Amino acid sequence: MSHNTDHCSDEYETRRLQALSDYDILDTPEDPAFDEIVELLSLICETPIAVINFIDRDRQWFKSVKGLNVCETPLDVSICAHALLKPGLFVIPDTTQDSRFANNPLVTHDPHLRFYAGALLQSRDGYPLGTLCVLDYHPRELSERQRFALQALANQVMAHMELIQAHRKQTKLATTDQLTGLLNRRAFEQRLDQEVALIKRGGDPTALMLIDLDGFKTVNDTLGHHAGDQVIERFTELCRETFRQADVIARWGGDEFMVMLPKTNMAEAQRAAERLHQRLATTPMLKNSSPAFYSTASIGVCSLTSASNMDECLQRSDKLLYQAKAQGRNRTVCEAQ
Ligand SMILES: Nc1nc2c(ncn2[C@@H]2O[C@H](COP(=O)(O)OP(=O)(O)OP(=O)(O)O)[C@@H](O)[C@H]2O)c(=O)[nH]1
Repeated sequence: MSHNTDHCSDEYETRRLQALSDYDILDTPEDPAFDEIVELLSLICETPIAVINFIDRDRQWFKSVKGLNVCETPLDVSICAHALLKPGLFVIPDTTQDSRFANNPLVTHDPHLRFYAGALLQSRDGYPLGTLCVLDYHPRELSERQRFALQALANQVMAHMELIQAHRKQTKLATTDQLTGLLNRRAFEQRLDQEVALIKRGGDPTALMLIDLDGFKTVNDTLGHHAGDQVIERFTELCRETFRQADVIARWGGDEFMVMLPKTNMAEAQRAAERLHQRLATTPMLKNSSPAFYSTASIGVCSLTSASNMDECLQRSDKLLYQAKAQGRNRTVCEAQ
């Protein structure tokens, strides 16, 4: 065996699975770019079956498949899992003549696979993630040209995966706030725009909540900018714990946060705001601070209905927040119904 024991270790497998997970490819929908590669490979290699698959923790998952009616199989019947153990092409001219596969149910029973050739799909740091492979129902070989095509197209699969990953990273950078990981203002406005369109087509009202930490400037001025950042991060966690999965939280800027609560009336939104006040009252915001440091927040809540205009609604929430500040802070002011 040419693979070393290091490649079989749990630690290596954990890192390999992490590399696979970083590409976010598992269980994604069909992609014509991958389907065309598989189609082309099957043409060039003259095989009825061609597949792009990835080896997950306990299954092999097919990103694109021609000639087989499966989308995943358990790992113990996977031929590709063996291909991952060695660099280079993995070719089995006749599965019935190979002790590793002669008793494999995919060989002994339907679909009676006899020939396999696979090229590794490797991450940038060299982790084997899966294979691009061809299969046939008869024993055979690949020509030199076909081998070249198999490897070249495997490289193209990975190049496409890298592009998708880079695009996803760019989008994330452009839409999230760096400190908190929340949506930034621009991304939130886009999301809100879609919500307004839904409501105009007859959806339930959505509550819009603008939250501003009280006296935050003093935190920065007395405890330092780093402490201020810690408070913002802790506050983000409290928001995540307080609001529902379907609610959308954004960092609006500085110490201001905006929350969109779909299908939520004023009374329900007010209860959510009260929960947040409660959490703030009982949660120390700074680690290693003695005495414990607590924050409060002021909140303005308005309702987005089919009659609303988005900008006008954002302005209303700002006015309501201003009222909460003017009335003494640490409170919520909801729009009159
Ligand atoms: N540490 C930290 N401070 C920030 C960040 N973004 C904005 N700030 C500061 O947040 C403060 C916002 O203060 P304000 O909202 O004007 O005032 P406030 O002290 O909260 O007062 P009220 O809102 O009236 O209760 C400013 O001092 C900003 O410099 C950040 O990312 N980290």
